[in-house]
Amino acid sequence: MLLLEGVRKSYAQPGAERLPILDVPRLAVGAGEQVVIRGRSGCGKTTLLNAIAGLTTIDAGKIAIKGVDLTRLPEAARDRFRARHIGYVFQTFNLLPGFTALENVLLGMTFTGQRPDRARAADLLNRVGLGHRGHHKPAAMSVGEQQRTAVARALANRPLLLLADEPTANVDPGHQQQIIDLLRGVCRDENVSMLLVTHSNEVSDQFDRVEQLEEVNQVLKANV
Ligand SMILES: Nc1ncnc2c1ncn2[C@@H]1O[C@H](COP(=O)(O)OP(=O)(O)OP(=O)(O)O)[C@@H](O)[C@H]1O
Repeated sequence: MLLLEGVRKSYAQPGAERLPILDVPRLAVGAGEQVVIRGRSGCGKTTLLNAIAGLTTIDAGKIAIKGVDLTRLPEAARDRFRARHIGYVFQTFNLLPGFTALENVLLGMTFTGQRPDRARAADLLNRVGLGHRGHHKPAAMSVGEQQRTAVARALANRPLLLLADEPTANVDPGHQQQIIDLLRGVCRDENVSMLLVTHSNEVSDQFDRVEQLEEVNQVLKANV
């Protein structure tokens, strides 16, 4: 379903050589597979998710979803592909402050060019335990509630692939398991592949596979 080959990424540094951040010889994730990415702070986990989502360009390599190499798509086509097939739970949520929880979920649907499905949006908010909060704007929600809204938004379009960047980092322990259960349950029910970044051993233990991203000339070990 997802296949990365020979992916390299570096960042420009003022007055110095480019800083290499990613070197991923191969990473494959099957349909419906749930994989954790681990690694020390700053080793490039967010960069990896952003590269897969097409939010950041790579220096070399191939990133294919269902056989479509995203690195070869023009930007507009890549944006459309992302809107249609990739859900992303950002570390910082990225909810739109002027819109309610329900509207944030519905807005995610409009980017696909299809009619927003209010029933699905409401159902997802119910599933994240926010059925009663649909009409609240982010400023009137707790951090954990905002995170759960972001989870609902990421799943709204029935993506092929869900990327989740430390989705429980800002949530109290009681709600952490709820979010993981929700992500895993919906992904299992809808055969969505998931790539999740976490520092938690407890969370990692629940996943099909753990991939370790190494620091400094990082090499993501091929599937084990
Ligand atoms: N736009 C950028 N320009 C230059 N360097 C960047 C840029 N974005 C990230 N970096 C650097 O790339 C490295 C990897 O960052 P990234 O956010 O991917 O790490 P991470 O593994 O997700 O970290 P954390 O676990 O702390 O969230 C860091 O050293 C960071 O400073």
